[in-house]
Amino acid sequence: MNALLFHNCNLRNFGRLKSVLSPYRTKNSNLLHFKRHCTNTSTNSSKCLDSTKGASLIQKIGIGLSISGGLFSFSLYNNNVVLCKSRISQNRLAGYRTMSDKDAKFDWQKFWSYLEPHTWYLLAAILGTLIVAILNIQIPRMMGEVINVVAKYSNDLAGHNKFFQDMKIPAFKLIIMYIAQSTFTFFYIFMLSKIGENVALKMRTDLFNSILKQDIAFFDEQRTGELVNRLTADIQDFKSSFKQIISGGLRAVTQILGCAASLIIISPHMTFITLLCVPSVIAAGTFIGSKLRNTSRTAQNQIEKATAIADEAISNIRTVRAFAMEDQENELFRKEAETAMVYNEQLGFGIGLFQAGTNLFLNGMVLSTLYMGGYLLSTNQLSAGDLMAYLMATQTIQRSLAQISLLFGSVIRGLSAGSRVFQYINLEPNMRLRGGVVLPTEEIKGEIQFKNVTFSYPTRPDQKILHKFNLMISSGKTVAIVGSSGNGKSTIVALLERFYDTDGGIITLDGHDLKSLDPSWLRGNVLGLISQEPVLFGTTILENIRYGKPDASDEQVEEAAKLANAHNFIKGFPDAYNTIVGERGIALSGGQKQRVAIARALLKNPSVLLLDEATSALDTESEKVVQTALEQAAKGRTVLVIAHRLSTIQNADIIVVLHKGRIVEMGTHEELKNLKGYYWALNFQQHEDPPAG
Ligand SMILES: Nc1ncnc2c1ncn2[C@@H]1O[C@H](COP(=O)(O)OP(=O)(O)OP(=O)(O)O)[C@@H](O)[C@H]1O
Repeated sequence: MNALLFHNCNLRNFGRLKSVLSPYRTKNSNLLHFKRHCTNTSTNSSKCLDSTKGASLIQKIGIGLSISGGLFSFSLYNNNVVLCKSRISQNRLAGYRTMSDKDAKFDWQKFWSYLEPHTWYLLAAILGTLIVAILNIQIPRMMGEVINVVAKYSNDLAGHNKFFQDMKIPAFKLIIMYIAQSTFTFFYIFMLSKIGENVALKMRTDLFNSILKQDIAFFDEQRTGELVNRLTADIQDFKSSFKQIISGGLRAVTQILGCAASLIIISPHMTFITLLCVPSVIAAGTFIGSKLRNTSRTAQNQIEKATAIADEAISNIRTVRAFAMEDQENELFRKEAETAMVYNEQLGFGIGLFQAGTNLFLNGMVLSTLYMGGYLLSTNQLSAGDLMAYLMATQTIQRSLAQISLLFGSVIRGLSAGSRVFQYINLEPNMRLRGGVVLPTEEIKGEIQFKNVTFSYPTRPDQKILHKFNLMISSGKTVAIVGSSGNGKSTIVALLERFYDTDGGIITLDGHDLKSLDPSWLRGNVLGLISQEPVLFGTTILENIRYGKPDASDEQVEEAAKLANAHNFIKGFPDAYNTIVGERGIALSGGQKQRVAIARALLKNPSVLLLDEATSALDTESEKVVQTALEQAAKGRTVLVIAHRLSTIQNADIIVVLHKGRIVEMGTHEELKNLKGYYWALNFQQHEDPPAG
């Protein structure tokens, strides 16, 4: 089971992997298993290339086209990189299953629903693009007319007075075309950007909304980085691909067709000769292009590897500093970055060679066109203007073909990015955020009952955490749950919060099945959760407390802070309630953070308070202050306390001792002490002294 979580890792990465995974509840037993498994498993990075075969094939055609066009601008496609997760992330974060790209399908219907409100803008953009393309086809011919006039007067010195007159019309037409071309270029780019930004905004907000409403089990499996990537890189990729396809694609195709027709009209002879060179160039270009793409992919993967190391070191800077690991991290990063540099140098060499070869070929082609054209010119089969128009049309076709080759990459990138985004947008959670019975607040007593509850985490269905668990927490009472690590204490809180649903049995609040109640109402109005690691947002203390009840007044916030024993220390800050707490509350001490979190939970005046090891991360001094705050907060509420330090729960009405998901002892502190069973043993472990009695 753990093997499933930690496949594809090797021992060398184990140390680092462990540190990455540590914030994600790596229990001791799992780590041991994990280590054993890592030792036996070799790294496998080649798999990730499979999914990109299709893309690669299409890209090859793309490169071929680019070369056939003769512009020879080599384009590196990173779509494989986008599709393929880096090896380092496979190794380090193999415990997180990403949704398979294979399952991701591009939802055309949904895409159209985003596009539909902008249909007029889209039509305008398409029209603008077509007009620009048609103008681009006309410009070489018009330029040819201008050249013809120039050629005519270059040999006729006597007639130079008529030059301006003859030049007037073609030059004027050309100016008009240039102005129109610029105007419509601005127009369609602006239109497309308007559509792109609007569609991207809608996709982004829908995606974020969908992610936020997913079951907690979903987050157990997904990597945060992966989700953030969907919101940023994928949407960005999709947006730019969309714009490129409409503008570049439409323009390029029209220009190729139009200019090809122009070429044939100007000189079928020369067109035929030009076409003869194309197949061999396509073959050579495809071959070199595919080699360069491979190097590019390897280099990109290597860069990702180096980035992952930097990312990890920077986000865990305190651990790095505490272990004085700066030099090692530096060295690790340098090694990976150096390897990336080597690949990039190889790539640079290849691109240089490719570019040099293409330039040579291009110039050769221009020269042979001039050679051939010159001959036709000398035999009066072609005018100077026609030759110029021919050259310009060839250039336009080359540029358009190069653009299309780039577009193949864009299409693949855009479709795969879009598919992934739609996959997440369309994902329906099992548990809805809203919907269900809402009880009148004044009638809530806060009586909780677990009846025959059985539960396994969705990610580990074979490991039963609770087996036919029964517990009654009467209204207004304080019940403490104790037991050694990994016995399922926090799971009980998670079930009450409905982060997960039970597999069997039911949990009730005042006799109502939790599953029948509106989950958001339950979490927002009935339950107040304070956990071991309070997470604050990087804003002011005021806003952090108000997170508990967004419509609370400043006075209510202060009231809650007073109840949480936080008011005095907050007032002691120069900016008082407007003090910025820093990222994740870094600028506050552990005890202060916890009291802000308590105030936040109390602001909603919950009937049931859930304290999941709320003081266990604190030193004795802070623990006392927070404990006092909690005791004060507990008055008049039903409280479920989970505690490691037994000294903090001695006054609880009932203490429940949990062992392997079952209740093994239950009673008051005195009763359990006298039993000399599990509770007594736990006490003994903590004090290394058997408790008196
Ligand atoms: N999100 C999760 N996905 C899968 N398994 C989990 C998850 N959270 C906890 N577990 C597993 O469930 C079991 C019970 O965990 P739980 O956190 O409830 O124990 P606990 O008694 O609160 O432990 P501790 O006192 O160390 O916090 C453990 O074996 C743990 O590894």
